Amino acid sequence: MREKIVALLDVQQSQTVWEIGPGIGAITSLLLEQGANVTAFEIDHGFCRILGEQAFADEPTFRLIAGDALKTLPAQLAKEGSPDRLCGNLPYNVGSVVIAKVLESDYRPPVMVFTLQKEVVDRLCAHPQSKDWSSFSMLAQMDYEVKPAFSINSGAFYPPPKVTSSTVLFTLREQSLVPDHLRKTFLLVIRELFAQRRKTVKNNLLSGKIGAMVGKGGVESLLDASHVDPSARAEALVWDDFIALSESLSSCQAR
Ligand SMILES: C[S@@+](CC[C@H](N)C(=O)[O-])C[C@H]1O[C@@H](n2cnc3c(N)ncnc32)[C@H](O)[C@@H]1O
Repeated sequence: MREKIVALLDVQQSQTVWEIGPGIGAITSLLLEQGANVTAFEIDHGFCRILGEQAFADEPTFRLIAGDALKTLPAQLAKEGSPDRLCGNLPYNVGSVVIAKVLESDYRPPVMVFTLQKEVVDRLCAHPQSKDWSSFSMLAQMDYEVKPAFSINSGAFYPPPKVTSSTVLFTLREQSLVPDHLRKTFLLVIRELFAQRRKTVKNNLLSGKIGAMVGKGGVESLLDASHVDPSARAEALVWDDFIALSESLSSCQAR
């Protein structure tokens, strides 16, 4: 399983690889063997001691950043920019939050590989108009091709988790699905439209920030200008609808 993860990362000599949650360094050592410059983000003091003082103490191409990756990773991105590769095998509650933080940042590692709860991978890879389609799927897919790579049964871990894990591959698109000037507005639009899945797009817009900004008449004009059915639910819309709404909102803000 770890060899497969490293193969997916397709690391070239001297590339920078940031690994979140290395544990005792099983994947780390494979990455170092490939000639990568590895930075490991680990929260657990015991693992940090093993990694820094024993396992890789004499490795000049290994660096440890101790602490919570939810804080240390964004700080490191801001300081050094994007690594060539990003990977992580994280507990499920942390994994999706870390991924969202990276996807919402200004930095885009060309290849990312994460091992997560299968349900989270299903949401990341979901197609428009499917039951798993959400703002998280759109956030992931706007800049990346996102593909499930393989499933891992719980016996591969000790202690075995109660859930099935799956590994997901992110490959940076040559061109984002969302034009740069619309990015911020688009993130707001997808968050608001999926805020409550059972609500119509109109009601989600009215009860969120956009409604507060433009009022009821403004929401109706936005939907009208974008040719989006006010009574539809977000899961029934396609990419172009979200882009059209973002365009309309952006031009309405510019006025
Ligand atoms: C499932 S283990 C994976 C270990 C190793 N990568 C492997 O494949 O065997 C998850 C690792 O993530 C670390 N971790 C959990 N939460 C973290 C966080 N917020 N920041 C950094 N590391 C974290 C844990 O300490 C642990 O080492």
